[in-house]
Amino acid sequence: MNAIEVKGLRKTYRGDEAVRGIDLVVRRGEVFALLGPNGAGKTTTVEILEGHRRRSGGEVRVLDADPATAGRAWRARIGVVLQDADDAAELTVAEMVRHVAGFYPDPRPVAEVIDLVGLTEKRGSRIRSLSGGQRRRVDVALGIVGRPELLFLDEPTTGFDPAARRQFWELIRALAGEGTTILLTTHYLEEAEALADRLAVLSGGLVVAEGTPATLGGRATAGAVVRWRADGVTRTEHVADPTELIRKLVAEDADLTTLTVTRPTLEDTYLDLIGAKR
Ligand SMILES: Nc1ncnc2c1ncn2[C@@H]1O[C@H](COP(=O)(O)OP(=O)(O)OP(=O)(O)O)[C@@H](O)[C@H]1O
Repeated sequence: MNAIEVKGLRKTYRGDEAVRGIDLVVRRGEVFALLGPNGAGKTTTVEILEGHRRRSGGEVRVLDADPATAGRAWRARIGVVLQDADDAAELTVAEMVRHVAGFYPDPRPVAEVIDLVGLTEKRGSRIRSLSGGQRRRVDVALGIVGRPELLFLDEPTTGFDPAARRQFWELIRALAGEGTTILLTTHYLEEAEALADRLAVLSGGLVVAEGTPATLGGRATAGAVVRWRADGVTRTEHVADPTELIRKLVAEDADLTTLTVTRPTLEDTYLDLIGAKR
């Protein structure tokens, strides 16, 4: 069964088309990442799926309802982490989480949520006194407190330090392990690679590629670059499959201590897909 089905989605802002007819399917239980440069239409798409923006055209089903008309019972089944969440700065972390928990029929215990996002030491601190990354963790806490079936995360780890980002990845994996469907947008390719079962690249309001992190944009069949040193000179060959070349080098008794085999990273593939100059 699918958690999200989108057909021909369009959004126009005062005559400018920000989303120009996209199709997407996110299956239940899947972690799906939306990538794309600034202005590609990611937030617009996600906020239409959350029911926070009106679409100009196309069909949208989210948990078997149209977000434009779905009611409170539907809203209680989804969790949202907005890009620019406006927290009540005077409340403490625990007060804020408890307040939002009150909107849901079966919330997670407040202390558990605060622990999951790594803010236990800050539970009594006012939100305005937190750092940017800590506030972002509060946003994530508010998104998961209602035990959502479907969680939307718009650039969830912006401002996180590397350790916090790894901790967040573990949280996402744990939620996915419980069966939560997750749609996230991110500018961090390694985040998409670490978390996503499937991903789509948006550019100029269109889906320009879709696949798994391993296969996106023909990555799996993109070939390899083999480098090694021979007679003091670095040699480089581009090959579809490095097996034959490496056999030959072994047979020739070449010095393989410097051998490297590299394939395009997800970031290389992504930059090619969006037509960025490298
Ligand atoms: N409320 C709005 N009114 C008018 N234009 C808007 C509005 N929101 C977004 N846009 C325009 O729609 C386009 C897509 O914006 P959107 O925020 O969806 O992109 P994005 O992919 O999320 O970008 P980013 O990576 O910077 O967050 C942009 O050209 C933007 O200027």
